[in-house]
Amino acid sequence: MTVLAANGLAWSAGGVRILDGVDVAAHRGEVLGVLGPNGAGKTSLLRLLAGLRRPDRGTVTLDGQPMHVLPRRAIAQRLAIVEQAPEAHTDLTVSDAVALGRTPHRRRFAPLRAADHAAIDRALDLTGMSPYRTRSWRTLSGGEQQRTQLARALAQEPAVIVLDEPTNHLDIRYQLDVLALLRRLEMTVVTALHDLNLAARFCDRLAVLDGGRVAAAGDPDAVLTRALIRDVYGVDAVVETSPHTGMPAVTYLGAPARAEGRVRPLPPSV
Ligand SMILES: Nc1ncnc2c1ncn2[C@@H]1O[C@H](COP(=O)(O)OP(=O)(O)OP(=O)(O)O)[C@@H](O)[C@H]1O
Repeated sequence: MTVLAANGLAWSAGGVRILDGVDVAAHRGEVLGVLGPNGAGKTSLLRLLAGLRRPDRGTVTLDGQPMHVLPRRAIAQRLAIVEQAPEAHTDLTVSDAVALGRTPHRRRFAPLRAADHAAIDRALDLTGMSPYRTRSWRTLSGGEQQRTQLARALAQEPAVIVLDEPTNHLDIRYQLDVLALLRRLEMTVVTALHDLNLAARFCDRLAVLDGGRVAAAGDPDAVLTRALIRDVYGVDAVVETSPHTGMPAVTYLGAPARAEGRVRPLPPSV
């Protein structure tokens, strides 16, 4: 069942058409990866999907209801967004920053209740941020700030979570942890990702944007092809099934007319 959908979205900024005729749908409980090169329109699409912007044309629906008729608070009770540039919670502790996630569920100025504390504790625990709860936000590393932002969104207890490159500041261990966590959650997840291998491994379905349009959408096996990677990213790559994970694994061979990485001569047995 479709939870969050974009239908025929068009959006322009500065007189330039950024998104054009975009259809995407996230089904209940799945992880939908949004891929595409720099400037393809991923962030713009996610902000429209989260109701932070109104499209020029087309509609976004949340549980079948047009987003633009829903009050902000009603949206925030059901949908959380983790944006790429973390908001600066300069004077807050980690715990206070995560508590902001409870705002849509509380009356103004009401003290935190047991259910709020339980949601905050759970979110800190899931993101590995419990040991940092009394730390000041401004003393955190980029990765710790990113995990705190995720904890804030989880404390919101939404049905849908929209994330803009949630792993870009994380070391590989936390990248794997966060993506595994997103899979485990009983939530619908829409996430922009740059790493094609991680996207193939952790997403149920992918939508690839190119120049503000959907270039391909569907199962990772069907979407991540050599032709797609060449056409959309301008990179030659081979896509194989990993013998370790059974998922598509991408090896980049090179980008024409750009500096090439090192390629180690393969031993004769390979
Ligand atoms: N407010 C704006 N005014 C003018 N141009 C904008 C605005 N917002 C986005 N753009 C342009 O729209 C295009 C898509 O931007 P967007 O941030 O959605 O891409 P993206 O796929 O998220 O890119 P990246 O991978 O680099 O984060 C870019 O060319 C960007 O410069």
